[in-house]
Amino acid sequence: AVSKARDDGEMCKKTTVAILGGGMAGVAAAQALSNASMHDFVIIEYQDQLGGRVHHTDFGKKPNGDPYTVELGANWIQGLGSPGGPENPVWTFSKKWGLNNTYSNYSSILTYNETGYTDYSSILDEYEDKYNTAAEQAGIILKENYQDMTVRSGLSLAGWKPKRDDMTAQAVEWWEWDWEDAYSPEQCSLVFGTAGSNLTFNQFSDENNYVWDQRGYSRIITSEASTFLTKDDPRVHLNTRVTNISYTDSGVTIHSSDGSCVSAAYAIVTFSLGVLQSDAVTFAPALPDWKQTAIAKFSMGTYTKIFLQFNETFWPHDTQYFLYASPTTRGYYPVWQSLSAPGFIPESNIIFVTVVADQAYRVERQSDEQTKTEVLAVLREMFPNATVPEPTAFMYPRWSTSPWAYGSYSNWPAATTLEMHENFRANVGRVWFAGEATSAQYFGFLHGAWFEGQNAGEQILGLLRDECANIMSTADDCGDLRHYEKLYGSSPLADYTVFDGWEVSSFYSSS
Ligand SMILES: Cc1cc2nc3c(=O)[nH]c(=O)nc-3n(C[C@H](O)[C@H](O)[C@H](O)COP(=O)(O)OP(=O)(O)OC[C@H]3O[C@@H](n4cnc5c(N)ncnc54)[C@H](O)[C@@H]3O)c2cc1C
Repeated sequence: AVSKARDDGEMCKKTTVAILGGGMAGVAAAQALSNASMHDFVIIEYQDQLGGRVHHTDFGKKPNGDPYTVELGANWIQGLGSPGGPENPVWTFSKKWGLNNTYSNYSSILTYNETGYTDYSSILDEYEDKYNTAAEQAGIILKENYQDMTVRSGLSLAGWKPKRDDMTAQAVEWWEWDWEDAYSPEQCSLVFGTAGSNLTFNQFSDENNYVWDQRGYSRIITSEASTFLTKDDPRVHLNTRVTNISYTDSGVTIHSSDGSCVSAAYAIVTFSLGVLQSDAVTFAPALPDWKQTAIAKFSMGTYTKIFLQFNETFWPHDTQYFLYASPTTRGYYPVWQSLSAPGFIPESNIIFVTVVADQAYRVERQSDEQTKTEVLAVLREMFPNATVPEPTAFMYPRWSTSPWAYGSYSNWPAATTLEMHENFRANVGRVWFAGEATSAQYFGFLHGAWFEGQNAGEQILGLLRDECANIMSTADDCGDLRHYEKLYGSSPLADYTVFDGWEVSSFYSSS
């Protein structure tokens, strides 16, 4: 069906709900609509497939010459669920679709430095002890609405104070913190960083399963989609890059780079925080200040897996993880994972190493050859008694510059508030937002994207049917999500006195 768009008289395809982005959140939103027999929607997706940041690629060679499949994006099902307790929906889907995955055993770890194997695993226990103290403190801060602090401050108060030149402690800290959050403890909120891991690993369970399915992790997304979309469903517009979203009180018009447009009653934007921060998509009118501020407030991390295949497994066969402490640089090729370990893809001779944040940006900027030289030098330090050959395959993605993601997943810096996040999450009139980053409880995780997509779909259904479907709010304000026009710090102006260490006026005029 084609209708006349209200604004400029151009002909746009007309639909009720335009779902922008076909990752986990977009598919979840579409499913929520379909489940309620609302079939008039389109999904507009940049890439040539559904799945978004759940993204695999061919790598290396099997003995028969076919390539292996490795995951560039999401890799674990994080927090499975416990009997009688809530279950992570991603785990439910994995069981439903028979996804191949294996329990990640974080105790299956050997520790190294530049001289080779060096056992510093006792420092792992020491960190965990101190972290538990910091986590308890985070709970008190959250409950009492005290001032947030960085994870660094929280750890330090709990007695974890690694010296800058204590590289084994730095490596342990990286493995325990940066590896999950893709940011250093200095860059993370104690309250929300702790709450995030608590809500996933203490609510569901502390198990993480690593997905090595050769059909790809996105199989669960495409399989779920196939329950309500037909093959080549005309409502799915692949290879279509949205460039502009115009909205009024009566509808939303979406323009794409190929000149096509869609006019809808509602839109759900599921683009990553990185995409929203990059201005790759413009809004007309410009998003209100409260929304722009919230988009700028949160951070988009980068998590880069560097894959190597060799003609033999020269590292210990039965171990899943190898932690390397560089003598000079924190976060320099620290965590190595063997895919050759039992239960994964034995005989694959594939190992990969992960870097995040500045080290990820650094490897993104350099050539594959340079990076390969660096990682081989590290492997030769770790395994001085092995002959480390040239890899037969080598590859890594560049997430921070991928125009459909601009990073890996979101994070909360210290000193933000739930209200600020709600502003990131809230709809702007008929434009709704959903995805990993709009989840306060599960940001950074695939299940966060799922819950948020479902929620946005259900909220819009409520609006379409004039029913109060707002499961997150009270009956008084169902419909629109709450947002805050003004956000306040925790210190009212009256507090800015000498009694709070504020000795001079905050206000000087330039004249
Ligand atoms: C390296 C990495 C490792 C991760 N590891 C894990 C993990 O182990 N476990 C876990 O639970 N989570 C992990 N995650 C996070 C998880 O992948 C995300 O939370 C989830 O996939 C996000 O889904 P989404 O629908 O919110 O966003 P996306 O998957 O980003 O979906 C948004 C869609 O919008 C499309 N799009 C973007 N711009 C445009 C445009 N202009 N026009 C049209 N379409 C556009 C994109 O192509 C994409 O398909 C990881 C992510 C990365 C990148």
